[in-house]
Amino acid sequence: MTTPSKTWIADLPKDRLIAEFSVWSADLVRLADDLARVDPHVDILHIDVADGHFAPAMLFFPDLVASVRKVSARPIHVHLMVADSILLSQIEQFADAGSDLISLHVENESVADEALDLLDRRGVAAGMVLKVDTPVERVEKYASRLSFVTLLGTAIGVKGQGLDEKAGARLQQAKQIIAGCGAAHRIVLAADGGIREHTVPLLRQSGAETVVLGSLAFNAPSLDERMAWVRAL
Ligand SMILES: O=C(CO)[C@@H](O)[C@H](O)COP(=O)(O)O
Repeated sequence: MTTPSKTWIADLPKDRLIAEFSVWSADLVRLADDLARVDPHVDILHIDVADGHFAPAMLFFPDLVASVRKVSARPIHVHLMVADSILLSQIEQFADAGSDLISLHVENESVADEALDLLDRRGVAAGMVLKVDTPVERVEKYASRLSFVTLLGTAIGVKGQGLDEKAGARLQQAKQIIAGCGAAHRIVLAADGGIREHTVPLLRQSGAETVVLGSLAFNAPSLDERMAWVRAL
């Protein structure tokens, strides 16, 4: 499969929610089939990476990204939840595997500037993610270097949780930071975690341009109906 052009972020929809599908919630035993099933609805594939230390889960690896790259032409967003000590080598490996966008954490503070420089050199779009209790203003100093800002709405690296009650206000704050950072390029605001039928309207109204869809999409009784609903919000 060919990789998306460098302008893919600017070309993402502006008049509806961008659909970012979380591979963690796919049928992992029949992954290629499940990705083919959802593909017509996918704007971005989201692949979580966790080292069991920075985040409690152990998740995904570069060879999986390279395999997904072979069966999908959709942009791949890798969300790194890894310790500072291994962040730069993980960026190299996931860039080699064909990632289009790699997000590190604002909490990776000791290596964050170096990581953003590395992503720039590698020609991979850069994103940053904030844990649910991290002050939103901590992204301000990085914002103009980013293409994506993602706010977690739940504890890091755990599926199936409810949305934190501060999520809407935090998105509004992030939206203001993005608007005021002076970047000439597009910076997409994303919500990840706690994405449920009753939370997506609030997240959308609070400024989320994309939501990371897990079980809400993969386990929908009718994916066509669920995604028509998402796109109409
Ligand atoms: O990272 C996350 C959750 O933090 C997502 O990427 C999961 O895939 C969400 O799964 P569900 O909770 O929606 O089933």
